[in-house]
Amino acid sequence: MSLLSLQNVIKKFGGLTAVNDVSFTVDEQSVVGLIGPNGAGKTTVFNLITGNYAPLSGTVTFRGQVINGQKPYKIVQQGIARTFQNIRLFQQMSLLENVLAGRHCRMHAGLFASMFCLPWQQREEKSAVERAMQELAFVGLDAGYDNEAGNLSYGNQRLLEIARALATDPKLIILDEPAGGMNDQETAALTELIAAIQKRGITVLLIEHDMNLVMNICQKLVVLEYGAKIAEGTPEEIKSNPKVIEAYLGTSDDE
Ligand SMILES: Nc1ncnc2c1ncn2[C@@H]1O[C@H](COP(=O)(O)OP(=O)(O)OP(=O)(O)O)[C@@H](O)[C@H]1O
Repeated sequence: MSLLSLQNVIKKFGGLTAVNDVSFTVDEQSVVGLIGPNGAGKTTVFNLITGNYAPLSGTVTFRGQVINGQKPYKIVQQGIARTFQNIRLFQQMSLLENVLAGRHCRMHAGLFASMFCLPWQQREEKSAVERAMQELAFVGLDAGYDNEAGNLSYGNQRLLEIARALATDPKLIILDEPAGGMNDQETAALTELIAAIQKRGITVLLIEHDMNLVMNICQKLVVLEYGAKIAEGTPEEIKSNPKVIEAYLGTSDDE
């Protein structure tokens, strides 16, 4: 059954059609890759799913509900979390505080409860810290939980973003170029981490330029070019699709 579905989605920036009548589905507990050359519209599609943009037309359906037009925080509450191509962490805050920031969308305490340190609020805070530490351990960053996020390597900052997204309790996690800036060893570890996320029952949608990673981990690929979907299928099907070869290499002709 599909968890997420885009139907005929269009997004324009002035005269530029960044996403042109795109439709695809993401099955529950699958890993799906959205690929395509630079400027193909991949990040714009992500922004349409997460509520950062509203489509000009078309629908985005998540767990049977149309979600387009809703505010990003509402979409997070419904179970979609994301990471960003340009890392967006609180650089001066600790690793733990960054992950706790993700957890806050699941907490109930308001100003009143916090000011008066009500017992249920303290319990909620304690369990949020425990959960944040679990997510840090899951991505392998728990040892340095008190360090400043800004001191982490680029690759580890990407892992911290994943931990923060996981702390929101997502059904779907959307990763925008998770291997960007990672070395081969870090990318191999990321591949295992994505498999572990899937094992937890969380569906993964990712944009990635590292074709090895995409081919290894994804059950389905959706290919965009100039805002339009040009192909969809298993990694094997996509590898040998002439339209895809042409989009990436400029020609499908071997000669
Ligand atoms: N906020 C914006 N305002 C105007 N044009 C935009 C905006 N965001 C994206 N675009 C344009 O829309 C097109 C699609 O951009 P998008 O970032 O979605 O592509 P992409 O496939 O994610 O590219 P990359 O792989 O380089 O990140 C590009 O031509 C881009 O310049």
